[in-house]
Amino acid sequence: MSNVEGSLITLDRFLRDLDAHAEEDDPFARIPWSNWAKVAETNYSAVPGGKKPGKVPQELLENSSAAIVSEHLLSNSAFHDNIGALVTVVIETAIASLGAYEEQKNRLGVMDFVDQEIRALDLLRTNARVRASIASRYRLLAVDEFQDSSPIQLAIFMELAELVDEVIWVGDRKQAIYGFRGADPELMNEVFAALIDGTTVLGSATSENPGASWRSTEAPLELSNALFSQVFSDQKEDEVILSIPPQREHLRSIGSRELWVPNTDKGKDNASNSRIAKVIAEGVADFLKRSPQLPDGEVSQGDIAVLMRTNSQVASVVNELRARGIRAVGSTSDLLSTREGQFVAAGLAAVVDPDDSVALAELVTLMPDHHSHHTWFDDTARITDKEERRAHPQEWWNDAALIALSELAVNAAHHSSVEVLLPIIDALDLPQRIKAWTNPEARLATLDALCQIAGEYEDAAKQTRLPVTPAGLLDHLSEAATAYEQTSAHDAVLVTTIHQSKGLQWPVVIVGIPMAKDYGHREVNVEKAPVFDARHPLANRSLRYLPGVLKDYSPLKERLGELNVVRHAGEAEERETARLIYVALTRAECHSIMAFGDPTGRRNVLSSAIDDGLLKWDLPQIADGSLRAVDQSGSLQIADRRQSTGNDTGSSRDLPIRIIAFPLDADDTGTGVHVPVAPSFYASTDIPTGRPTNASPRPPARFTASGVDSEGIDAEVTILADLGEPLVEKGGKDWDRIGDAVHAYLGLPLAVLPAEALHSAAKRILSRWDAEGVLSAEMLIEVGRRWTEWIDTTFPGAEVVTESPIAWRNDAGQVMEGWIDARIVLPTGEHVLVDHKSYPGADPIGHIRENYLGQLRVYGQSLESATGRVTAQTVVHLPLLGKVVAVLAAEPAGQNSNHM
Ligand SMILES: Nc1ncnc2c1ncn2[C@@H]1O[C@H](COP(=O)(O)OP(=O)(O)OP(=O)(O)O)[C@@H](O)[C@H]1O
Repeated sequence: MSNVEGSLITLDRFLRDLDAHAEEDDPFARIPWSNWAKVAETNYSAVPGGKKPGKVPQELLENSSAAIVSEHLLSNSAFHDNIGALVTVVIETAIASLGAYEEQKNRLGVMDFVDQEIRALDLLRTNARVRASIASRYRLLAVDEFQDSSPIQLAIFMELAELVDEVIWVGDRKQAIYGFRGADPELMNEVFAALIDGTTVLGSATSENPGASWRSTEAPLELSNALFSQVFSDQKEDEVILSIPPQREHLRSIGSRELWVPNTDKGKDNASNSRIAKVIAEGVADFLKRSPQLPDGEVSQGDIAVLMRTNSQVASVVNELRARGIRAVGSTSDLLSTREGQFVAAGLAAVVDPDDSVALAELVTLMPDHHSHHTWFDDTARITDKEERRAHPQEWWNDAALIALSELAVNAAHHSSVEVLLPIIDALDLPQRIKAWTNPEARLATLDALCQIAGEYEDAAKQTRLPVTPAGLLDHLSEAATAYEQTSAHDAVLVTTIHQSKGLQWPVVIVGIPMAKDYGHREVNVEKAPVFDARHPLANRSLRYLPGVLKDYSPLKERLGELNVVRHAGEAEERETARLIYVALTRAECHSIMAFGDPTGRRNVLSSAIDDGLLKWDLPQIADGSLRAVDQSGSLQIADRRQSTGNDTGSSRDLPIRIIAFPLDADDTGTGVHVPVAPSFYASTDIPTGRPTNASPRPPARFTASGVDSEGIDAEVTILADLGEPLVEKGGKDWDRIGDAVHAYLGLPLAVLPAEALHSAAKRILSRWDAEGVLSAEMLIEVGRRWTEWIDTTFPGAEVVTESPIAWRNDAGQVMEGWIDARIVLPTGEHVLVDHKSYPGADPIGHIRENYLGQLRVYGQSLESATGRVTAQTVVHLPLLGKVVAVLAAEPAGQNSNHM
């Protein structure tokens, strides 16, 4: 009776929900399609207080409402209209977004990775100079990981291949694992075949099969040979099977292969990912205890790599390992959520802006030695006057604990980012504080990582020519440090994804082979061209979008499954999974271990992709569920898929392997293996606190030439040449932009570009710098014409090198990095140093004397030290005034020259 009542409650609630969507003129119009799917499949989930309808009501429903709805649902015209509208809106949104993205890139003058590829391909196809330059410079093209090329990359390689004498393609089609990001393994298969058959424009190729593994010893090699000769049963056996070369014969017998499983499937499919992570962590602890051997001694934690399919599996393995006291790296972590990270971030924020009261409050809370540590909140809250309360945090700066930091705050802007981070760490006494906290080594590593990120920020800023500032660093840290991936640590197990393991190898490799999961059909599909044309890689391809609606409705699933495009995508995905596991299981040098989340490997991704019967084994005898069970001489049965059809199917080959079943509740029962953590060496070192900061401020570590003062430098500045009438009358707002446009144009190889290219470049530059209001393309072209003509007549036979990067360290140890606008290299090898200035005013000589002598001297000194030769002459080109000015130092600047 209670069952009937429960079913009624559930069904009643369902009906009431339907009614809630009803509208007067059309009661069904707003009912979600998923509700109809529920009716069609009698899939009513229990509501609070109710039950899932039982057998009797189910039968009744199946023959009534379910039968009616399921008959009409998929052919319902309103359903079709809805899906049609959805497809249209998605495609139109995609087109509009791509257009907006393109516009935004153009506005910013930036390109993304694909733009680089497309433009490179375009240059290779259309630009004779580019082709000639590559043809004259390179003889050999070598392409590694060829199987992972995208169609555009392939087209680029084909163009390059035509320009060189010899091409070597290195690839392994068993290792194509980038289908998801645009590589097309099937296509590459065809290209391989076409190259070997000689049916491409490139003539014919010879192929070589390495046949030997210089990586693995016998135990791992036999495992991958036996397994993958069956997985890739459609390829010739000699393309799959590798042997040990004679040179490695002495290493043959070192190593082992193992199979690790949980001894229970408790939690069923949903818990399989957590079971596999636990199995691996238990397995590693157990493995290390058994003192396994490598050619040069015993395995240590740092010799082990664990390869997982997804990032979240990586994270759970790292957690499980760490929970067992095993050092592990691999997953991303938030450095700023650690105590030392909070210290650094708050310290930096306070240095960047000493009025940042949030940062100050954070520091006070973090520092037990700050006099306001316990009272700051109450103190602040007690103040009633708003202004007074706002000013109050400034007093916190006066505490002894923050003195060193406050000194830093005064001249932080002078320092590069790493140079500001280290003193902050010191000023906060972090090395000393950390000693008293848990896990000091790991915390030191956090500080190192933060410095590393600061260094990366600096490099990136330099490449994009953006200024490096403490505020910029703070911004960067709050992004990069929150998802930091530690890739190396002393003697730690590396946990990473299989995709990342490509091309790498480790002495011990553990591969987590997860359970297959049904993600439904692939929604976005690329339909290939019927015939691939390497010169037009994207021709005749089309997109098919199949929205993921009613994903759980089986009749729809079945119907979609009948579509060729869905079937092909599913098969392609399975083949890629097999290749992914191949990559993983060929990374081991000596010890190769497969781990599964289910005791019998039920529904693992490899078997699911190939053949449900691919892998079988007998579980070792499990006497007590809380103990690990081992079968030293277990056997892995691998289905024989190479026998000719018609023979008895189902035969298999046996491969000896050690099989271990691990209990998973080890933590609760206390039988878990715990690797003891060594006492911290760092904690017992003696680091003084409150070290005095440098009393006398040092000069900034870096400087820019344009920031160097001209005062006190004497030079003779004279008009050297008049190139023509001034092109502008006076300057204006945002003149920097005008200067940038002129510089950009003069940076082009003006002497060799045809008139048409100069014209379009001039127009593009003006529009990019928004300089069309002041300059015209004709004016820029005139600037260029006058300049090249002057060089030609004044320095016949000279070569002009534009935008030379230059770096120089002065006597005070300060580093300058910058660009020299142009060097005119005379036939004698001497240099004329050129700086373009877009000064539009009436007193060029006075302006140069006042503003640029310092900068020109630095450029002169750095050029002399880079070339080892005296600079022949220093000139300032004033393109908008139509003048060239010579600058001659009144006193020697470099060691032996009186030029700038
Ligand atoms: N001729 C050789 N003599 C000695 N060692 C070699 C030789 N060739 C390769 N090795 C070593 O064998 C290992 C594997 O080589 P390598 O990584 O080049 O192989 P690969 O074909 O790229 O492998 P995969 O494609 O599976 O990643 C490396 O440690 C390498 O140093």
